[in-house]
Amino acid sequence: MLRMQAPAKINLTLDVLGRRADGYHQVVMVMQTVDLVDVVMVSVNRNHQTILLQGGSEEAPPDQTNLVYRTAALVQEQAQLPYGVEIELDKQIPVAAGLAGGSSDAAATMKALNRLFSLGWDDKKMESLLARLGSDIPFLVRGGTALATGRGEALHSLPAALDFWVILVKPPFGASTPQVYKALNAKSLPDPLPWPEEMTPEDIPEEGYSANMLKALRTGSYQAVLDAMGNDLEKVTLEWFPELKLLKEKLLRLGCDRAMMSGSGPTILGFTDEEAKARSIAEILAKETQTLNYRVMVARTLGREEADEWIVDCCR
Ligand SMILES: C[C@](O)(CO)[C@H](O)COP(=O)(O)OP(=O)(O)OC[C@H]1O[C@@H](n2ccc(N)nc2=O)[C@H](O)[C@@H]1O
Ligand SMILES: Nc1ncnc2c1ncn2[C@@H]1O[C@H](COP(=O)(O)OP(=O)(O)OP(=O)(O)O)[C@@H](O)[C@H]1O
Repeated sequence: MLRMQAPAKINLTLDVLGRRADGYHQVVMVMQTVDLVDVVMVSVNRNHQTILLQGGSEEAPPDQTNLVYRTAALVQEQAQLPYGVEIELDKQIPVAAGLAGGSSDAAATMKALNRLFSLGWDDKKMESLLARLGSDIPFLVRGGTALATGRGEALHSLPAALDFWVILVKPPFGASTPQVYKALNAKSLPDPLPWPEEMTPEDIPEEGYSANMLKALRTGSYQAVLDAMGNDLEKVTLEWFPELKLLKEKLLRLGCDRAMMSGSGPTILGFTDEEAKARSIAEILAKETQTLNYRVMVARTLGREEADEWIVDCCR
């Protein structure tokens, strides 16, 4: 049995360059894993070929639509496995929140099956298979800090971002990623695109949050990283849910150094470099918003090596 921790991601930046001929949006993002995790426990069943999934949650039920199930089916098919698998999913990351919880569960499931069946797939192979199931999933294979381009699936690892703390606030509603992208009304891009499929830091447009973030990361300054943060999708989701603007203001008033939405939202992030401060802000916010049903969580940024070592239990 393998017990994997599947970390959530946050977007330090998200630039939308335009809409592509295939309907996806060309993005440039700096992504970061944090230590808010789901747990995926995977074991082999040598008697049956079935996939048995248990756990999950009301919003991510343990059925054939679950990304964990779909990943296990993809591995079974690709590796032509004559065996079944049993998986238990413990969901802690809020669903449809802009934190890529489902994507991370999928990446953890493939990594576990790769080990349990000694498939010998390298990260690149797993990333390219997982890109079929979602644009955010390849990043979660390696985690840490990375530049993501294309529709989000083309990755370039970056040196670890600074160690800082994040207060994550998830209101009691979700945001639909396709609807948020659609509402942007982004300009159509030519086909073929004027950039390579997988952009390196040298290829990305000089304007935009991500270009500034790459420069900030090189300086190693926490303040420069905060100043470079930004998310093009905020203008849609914050317009739809004005309470998110108030939430950002509240986080800043309580002492966060910066506040921003993650992904397509609606989770709002508040940043600080002190753990005690993060915990006290979270406590005050939870009390002040008790009647609003917000979920308030605290997490720390998680580097790539740490993310890699997050197979916590291994037996049989
Ligand atoms: C908002 C982010 O989470 C930021 O990290 C991602 O861009 C979304 O990644 P994801 O949830 O893995 O998205 P997918 O499952 O691949 O796509 C869901 C839908 O979102 C829209 N979509 C997604 C990614 C992208 N670059 N352009 C898009 O237009 C498409 O309508 C797509 O059908
Ligand atoms: N294991 C899973 N965990 C969460 N959601 C899942 C899972 N499997 C399937 N889903 C479906 O995928 C959708 C998006 O899930 P997820 O929580 O990853 O979204 P998200 O946080 O908005 O991600 P992103 O940041 O990529 O937009 C949900 O609406 C849910 O129904």
